Amino acid sequence: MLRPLKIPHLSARCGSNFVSRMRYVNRLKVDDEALAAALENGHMLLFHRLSPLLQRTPQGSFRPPTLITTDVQSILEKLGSDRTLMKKSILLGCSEQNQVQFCLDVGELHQAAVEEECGGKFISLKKAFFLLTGPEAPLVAKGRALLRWHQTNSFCSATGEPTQRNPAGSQRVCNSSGIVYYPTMSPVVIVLVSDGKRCLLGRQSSFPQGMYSALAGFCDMGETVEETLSREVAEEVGLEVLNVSYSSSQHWPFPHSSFMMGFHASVSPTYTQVSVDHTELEDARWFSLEEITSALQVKAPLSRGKPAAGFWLPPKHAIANHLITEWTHRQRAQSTI
Ligand SMILES: NC(=O)C1=CN([C@@H]2O[C@H](COP(=O)(O)OP(=O)(O)OC[C@H]3O[C@@H](n4cnc5c(N)ncnc54)[C@H](O)[C@@H]3O)[C@@H](O)[C@H]2O)C=CC1
Ligand SMILES: [Mg+2]
Repeated sequence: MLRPLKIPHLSARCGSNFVSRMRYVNRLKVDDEALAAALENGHMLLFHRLSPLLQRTPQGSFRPPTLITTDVQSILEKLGSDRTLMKKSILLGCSEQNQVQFCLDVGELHQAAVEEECGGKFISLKKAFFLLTGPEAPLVAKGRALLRWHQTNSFCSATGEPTQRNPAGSQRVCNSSGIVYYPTMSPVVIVLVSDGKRCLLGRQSSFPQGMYSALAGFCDMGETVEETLSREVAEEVGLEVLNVSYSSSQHWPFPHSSFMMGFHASVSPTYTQVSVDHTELEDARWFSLEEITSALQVKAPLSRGKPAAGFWLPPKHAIANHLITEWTHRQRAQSTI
């Protein structure tokens, strides 16, 4: 059961639970005493060598089990770990129910033993991302990205000396050079290109069989997102985009930690001939509204690890799915005008 944590004194003054929560989490990054108190009653997402622990619900969906940090502490001690492992917990945020959230990688413990004690399975993130349907997916992504960042930034790139993390896990410092390292993300542009009637989707050979997605690409140093977008579409499918409009953004844990900025763009209906760069994409094609509508209805495309037959789309919590869904709404709205 979740035990909601009382956020001290801020709510009355600020008058908004959201403001209180944001300020409280910000304070936890620098107030080590408050962080230790929050950890006592926190909610913990567990990972094993960066694979999240998931549990199957009675309805057949998957979610991370609700684990209270004190219960996790008892389990870890039962499995022979000392208190230092809990100190590796990383602050994730605070839920709308005022529950402070942490994550912890227990990769040094026996995987099956933790699974048995906690009731769940550690599932690789790639697979987990097709199983998670609830609002926990972004939190799992954030936990995985932060844990990986700490694992790969334990030495200063200037001095080669070990870096030290702060208790919240929001930064690392090289005591020798004084350099402070903060978690990083790579900016990526993702764009759904339309010719007015159809939308353009592509697939990389590494995608699960049958999955197509919106075009995406990393920003080069010095580029604006508009420049990245035009360059990526030109490089990957040989088209020039005309109008560009921003939609939304998301953090994405693949390949490591990306900041995805999502756009819609149009091409002239007279210049739609696709020329695919096969070093980047296996295929790219135009899809009609009918094809997209039926692909959006494919449920559990990777059920039991086997891809669904035919053509299907990234999961609901992927920004690609959001852009595609948005496009179908616009197309339907246009056809009723
Ligand atoms: N959330 C979503 O809905 C979607 C997310 N994506 C993500 O977008 C990312 C970018 O898409 P791609 O088409 O693969 O990019 P891309 O078209 O830029 O090609 C990838 C290549 O870019 C180079 N590259 C340049 N900067 C890089 C960096 N910071 N990190 C890694 N590689 C870098 C590498 O050579 C890499 O092989 C993918 O990693 C994928 O996970 C892609 C589609 C949907
Ligand atoms: Mg690409």
